[in-house]
Amino acid sequence: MKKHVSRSRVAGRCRAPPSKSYTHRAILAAGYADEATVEDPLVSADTRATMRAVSAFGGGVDRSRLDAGTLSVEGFGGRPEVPDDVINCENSGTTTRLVTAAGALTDGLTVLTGDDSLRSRPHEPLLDAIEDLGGRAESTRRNGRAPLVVGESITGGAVSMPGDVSSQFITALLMAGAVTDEGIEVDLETELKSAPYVDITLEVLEAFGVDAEHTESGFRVPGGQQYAPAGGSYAVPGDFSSISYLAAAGAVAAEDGSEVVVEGAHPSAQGDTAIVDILDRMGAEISWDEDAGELRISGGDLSGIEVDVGDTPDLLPTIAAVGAIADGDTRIVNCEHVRLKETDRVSAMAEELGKLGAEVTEEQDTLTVHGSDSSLVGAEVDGRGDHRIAMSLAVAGLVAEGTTTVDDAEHVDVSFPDFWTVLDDLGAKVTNA
Ligand SMILES: O=C(O)C1=C[C@@H](OP(=O)(O)O)[C@@H](O)[C@H](O)C1
Ligand SMILES: C=C(OP(=O)(O)O)C(=O)O
Repeated sequence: MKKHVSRSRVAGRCRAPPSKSYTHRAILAAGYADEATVEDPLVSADTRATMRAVSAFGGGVDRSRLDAGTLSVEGFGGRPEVPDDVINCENSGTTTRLVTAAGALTDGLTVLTGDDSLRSRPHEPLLDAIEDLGGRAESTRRNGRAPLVVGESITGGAVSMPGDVSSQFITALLMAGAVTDEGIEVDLETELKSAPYVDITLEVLEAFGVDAEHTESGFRVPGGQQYAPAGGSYAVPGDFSSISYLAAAGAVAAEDGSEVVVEGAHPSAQGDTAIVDILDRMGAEISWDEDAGELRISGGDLSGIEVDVGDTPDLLPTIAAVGAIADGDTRIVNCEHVRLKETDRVSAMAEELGKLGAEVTEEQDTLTVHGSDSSLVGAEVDGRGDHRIAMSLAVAGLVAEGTTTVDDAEHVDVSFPDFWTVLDDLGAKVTNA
């Protein structure tokens, strides 16, 4: 599906979708429990994959009260059953990693696969860790990529792994480790990238009554624990990666004298709350009422800055798009791990912003966008089957002269299914191609 985005102004109130990261964890944690409800979950292509996995392990997910914002999960009580069939994680790296470790708890084998993008992403450090813990974990093509086969009842222990491929490996082992006999300790061999995502995990584990902690060289979760959220339910906060597109839209295209107001922006462990500070440093008028969960953004004279995305990989496409509109250079550093996502987002943003007329320099670990406040010209750009590329290019399209056509526009369903409607409601000129 293609969407046309024409140069337009935005203003008004909108609501952040619920967090994808918290929703995945809450659904799987509810699966590890006897039962739990998840309040205000994100229902998207990726989180549906995690729901299917919980069902495949013998749990049940009841969506009948979703209109009231409630998902009821009947858990598998810490003992995932051997699935009847292959688990298709589609486009979701989080599902794949978290479910791989859960599958290693079964006393048979679990088979995981996904779409073309997912089957190109690396899982080797997690597979090696599971084998070191005495389980079986193989890539059918012996290249560390899905399809994966895992199982044979790991009981816990100590492992070491690199920290710079994906933090999701640690999340996966902490969540599964809590229900093993011995618990799991993970030592990191290299600096941890995407570290705030492990903090999100620790926050969700705590809410489900599970102890886990940082150690000097990594993380540890004691075994023999039971998942049970206080009061039987867990509420998901708004998603700051999704908020980044709305805030960026306000920064680059809010009407003079008006603003974009984003509701549902409550503080949490999300590293991507950094978008508030980043846009502020670039010169946007932005204020965050943390108690009210309200973010207000209006334009300003934007100029380029340096941003380290070691902790916040998912912000790279947004920052690159705003950087193309700001004056001067925006240097996005420490970004090599952003090449391991749904697509290589460093190259993707360099090439797609280039089609709109931006000058971009790509190095292995740095992306420099040589911005100019009025030089973008509408063109057909490729969302590359990647929700974040599509949404960021839409932000650039608000400012580019004429009309920008975003291909693969339907992929927003992965994390922000209502994205195009919300953008349209804010006054952006969005039409179906
Ligand atoms: O755990 C999570 O919810 C996520 C962790 C990050 O991935 P990596 O840890 O692989 O960088 C992030 O990019 C992804 O969108 C969501
Ligand atoms: C990389 C992402 O997610 P995942 O790793 O779950 O595919 C993302 O949402 O940007």
